Amino acid sequence: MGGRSRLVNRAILRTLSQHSSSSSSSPSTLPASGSGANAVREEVKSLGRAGGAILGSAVDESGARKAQWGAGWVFAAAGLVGMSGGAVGSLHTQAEEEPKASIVPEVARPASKPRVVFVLGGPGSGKGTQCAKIVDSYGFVHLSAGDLLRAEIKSGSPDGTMIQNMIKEGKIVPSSVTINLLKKAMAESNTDKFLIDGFPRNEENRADFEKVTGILPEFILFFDCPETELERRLLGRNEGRVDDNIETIRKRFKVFIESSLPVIDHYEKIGKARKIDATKSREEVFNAIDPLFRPFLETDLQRATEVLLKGIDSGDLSTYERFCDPGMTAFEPEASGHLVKGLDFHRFYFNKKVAGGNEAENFRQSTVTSPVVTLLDSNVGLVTYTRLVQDRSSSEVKAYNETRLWQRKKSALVVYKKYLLLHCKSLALDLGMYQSVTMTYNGGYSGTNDWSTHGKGNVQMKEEEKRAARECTQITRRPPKVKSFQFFVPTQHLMGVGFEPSEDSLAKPTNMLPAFRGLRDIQLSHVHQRNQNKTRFWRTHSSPTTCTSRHLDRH
Ligand SMILES: Nc1ncnc2c1ncn2[C@@H]1O[C@H](COP(=O)(O)OP(=O)(O)OP(=O)(O)O)[C@@H](O)[C@H]1O
Ligand SMILES: Nc1ccn([C@@H]2O[C@H](COP(=O)(O)O)[C@@H](O)[C@H]2O)c(=O)n1
Repeated sequence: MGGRSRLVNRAILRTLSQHSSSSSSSPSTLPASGSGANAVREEVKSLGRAGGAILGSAVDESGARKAQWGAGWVFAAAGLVGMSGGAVGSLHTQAEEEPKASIVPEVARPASKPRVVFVLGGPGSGKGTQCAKIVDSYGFVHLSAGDLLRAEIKSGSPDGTMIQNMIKEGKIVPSSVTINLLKKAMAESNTDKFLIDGFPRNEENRADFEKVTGILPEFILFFDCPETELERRLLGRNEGRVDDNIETIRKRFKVFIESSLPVIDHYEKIGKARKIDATKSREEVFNAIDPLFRPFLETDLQRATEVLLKGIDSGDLSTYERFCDPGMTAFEPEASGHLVKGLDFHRFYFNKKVAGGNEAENFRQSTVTSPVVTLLDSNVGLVTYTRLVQDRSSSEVKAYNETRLWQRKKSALVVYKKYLLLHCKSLALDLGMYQSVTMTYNGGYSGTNDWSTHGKGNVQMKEEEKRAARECTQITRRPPKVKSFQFFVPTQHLMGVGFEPSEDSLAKPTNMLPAFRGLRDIQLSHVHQRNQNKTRFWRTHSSPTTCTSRHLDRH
């Protein structure tokens, strides 16, 4: 890897380890009393310290928040601005360069084992180069075994001379030394997601690491590249490394073939090796790697949501404010379906404690079920789930379908939230997370062909409209002959972009799915939501900028 980015990584590591996380602001009181909120703060604290893979900040002992960036994911609220302006595209922007130091999320990892990806490949195959990109996009901490060894030499450690000689000879340093350095760096780091580059180099490295840490990698990346190309790259690297000379390079190749390839074979056998063609350009290589890392992000978003809900349940306003952008917009059932912007509306509930209530009376617990995370791009993700809320003050379990839209920014978390209040029993996200939507187009459509590709009957869809329709829908079932279009839209799309069939909501201006905007003349006429026993219908009139819905429960 380029020495400069390695230096940057080391600087980040140092920064991360310098700050211990603790949350300081006092909790507000809805619905739990202080102890619940304290529990959340403890959790957030431990997440910040031990994990917080997508944290962009930490808080020092005095409670002053310090921004850290470059090492991880941070999210920020985009609010409806991005939506209502018809510019969902604006959500798909690059993360901001500068963090707002005052708004920082504290996210989310349960006390679990670190998630590790080993990055292997011949010398010069581009491991370090790609690790830097993965760190940027997915918030991993990059630990290069070679860098740690070189730093150990510089530190004047008693092992320094031995390590120096081994590196000059292209030999592999005893595992105990390298593993100790890795363990220390991991312990000092403020994350739970590590890219370990150039390790394990041999069978001893592999077995000892497993024994000492108990960690198995999620998978290994193997950068496959012929020696001629490796040699060309190493000789052109120009970083002043003692081992970037033809003599040592050849020795390193030999060691790689004899000692490192068997390790890769081992992971291949257990289905953990992901082979990448490293001869391609830097960008092409990254494009091949990128999908492998998306699941980490999905897990992080889900965890972030769970921590946020815990904060809400325990009345921990400070956690809530850290996650939510001040300009966040939401459709709240309590607002009768009206759009609320900003945090004031939400803050009110944090201050609402059952009068004279004790801890039990103010206790509430949410359980996330059926979570689905959809990454719109590497900066924006939707988390859709049904939230079951238990409340000790009542025997009812309430169910809400919620969608939270998270945007990666260098400052804060949560963008935009809206949810559909269901009844006391969950209507669930039936049809495998799809809701059936019936559309009528200019008063009728009688064809049964795929409406998204053929304009039939009295419908002549423009190319733009067809494209938009294809993008936003996944037709899972051919509709019967109806004078309308019927198709299935992922629930999170409907809910995430402003279409809100809520029982008590009337005439709420919302924003249509971006793709719907192309369908200017279409009237959204029915939304069906079904579960095993019942079908609910909302009659809806909509235009690209307004949407009204009325509950027409035919059950
Ligand atoms: N896909 C690529 N195409 C061309 N050159 C590349 C590519 N990827 C990296 N390089 C260049 O090749 C050289 C070696 O890359 P890098 O340092 O990332 O490799 P490495 O696998 O980390 O090496 P080592 O194991 O020796 O630390 C660098 O000069 C880098 O800029
Ligand atoms: N697990 C390891 C990793 C590296 N080394 C030694 O460091 C040299 C440079 O490593 P890079 O990953 O930066 O190329 C390598 O040739 C080894 O001498 C090691 O011993 N064990």
